[in-house]
Amino acid sequence: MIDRSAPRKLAAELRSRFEALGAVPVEPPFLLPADTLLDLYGEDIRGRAYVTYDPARGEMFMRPDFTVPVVQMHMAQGAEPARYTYAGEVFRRQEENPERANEYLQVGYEIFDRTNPVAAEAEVFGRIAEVLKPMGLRAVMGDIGLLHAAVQGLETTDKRKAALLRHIWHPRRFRALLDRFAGRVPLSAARKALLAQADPMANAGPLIGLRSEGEIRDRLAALKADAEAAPISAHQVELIEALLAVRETAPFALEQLRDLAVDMPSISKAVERLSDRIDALKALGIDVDTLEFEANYGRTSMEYYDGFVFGFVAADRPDLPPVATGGRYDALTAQLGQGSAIPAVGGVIRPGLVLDLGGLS
Ligand SMILES: N[C@@H](Cc1c[nH]c[nH+]1)C(=O)O
Repeated sequence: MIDRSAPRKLAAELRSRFEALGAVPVEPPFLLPADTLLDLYGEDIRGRAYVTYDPARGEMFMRPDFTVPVVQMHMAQGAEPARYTYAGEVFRRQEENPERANEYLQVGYEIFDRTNPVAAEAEVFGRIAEVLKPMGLRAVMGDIGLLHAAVQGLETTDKRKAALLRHIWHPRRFRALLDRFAGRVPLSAARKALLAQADPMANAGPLIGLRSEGEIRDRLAALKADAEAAPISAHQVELIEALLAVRETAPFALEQLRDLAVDMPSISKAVERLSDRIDALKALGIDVDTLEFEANYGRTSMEYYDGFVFGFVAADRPDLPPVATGGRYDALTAQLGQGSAIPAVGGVIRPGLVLDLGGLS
């Protein structure tokens, strides 16, 4: 039988620690309404949520994390600035990694504060680093905002940029799209033949699918426009590749990114923000000279991150998921804010993993 008492006790202790540091404890519901909240998680988590049906409330799902319900709660009734903490179970199906837990505890710390976002990022990271210090874990950080800015700066159509942005979370599809938009892979013969026809619908049989003629025509027009768009230049593709390959301790990563920003001015602001973040971490006593920065980090996790992301992992246990993770999710507050938004950042610790790895003393 799973021992629940030890992780539960540790979770309560950690939540008390965050409370003592000024965070307000919150208890979001276990069951969330699917129609308003499920899509906010993105494809991966959406596909792994336990969904059920309630005759009065419609489709519901078991919370796969706390961030979305906490944002919803804050946007509906929270005063600013706010710091929250919570402890409780989250639920995620694990078809691909059946050895991983499908329900486990998280203890979190979230900040909603518009005064100094970089300081808030350092605070979240610093609080979690402080708790996990006895474990000697490897900390990694990344920045989804850098990738966003790099894609936004490409000289290509807005449609192509939007497609690349959607696929930041699927590194292989992102790669394939980039290759296609750069003209590195030729159009298939079937696609060429289709687009060569004056009116591909002219000789089509009766409509038997779900899409209407109008929708099919829109799709054909979009394919045609894309086939006619100029390829993204090899130079710009190389810059994106160089950006994604940055993997260094923070000071060296910053140096490389500054070099890249000379040719990719769209990332300059995000690079300077990283520089400020590193200074803020240093001011909290974090050893930034050994802190790793990976531009690719966080591209397979929660799709609501849009800036700073981080994780703490056991270097000698690559089989285990990260002991702690977190990041910035400003856009999520806008999505749930009905017209208002606030910069927000947070992170969680998994007490069960802390104990599996020998605990905090
Ligand atoms: N909710 C995230 C962690 C997090 C909290 N705050 C920001 N990020 C997760 O479950 O992975």
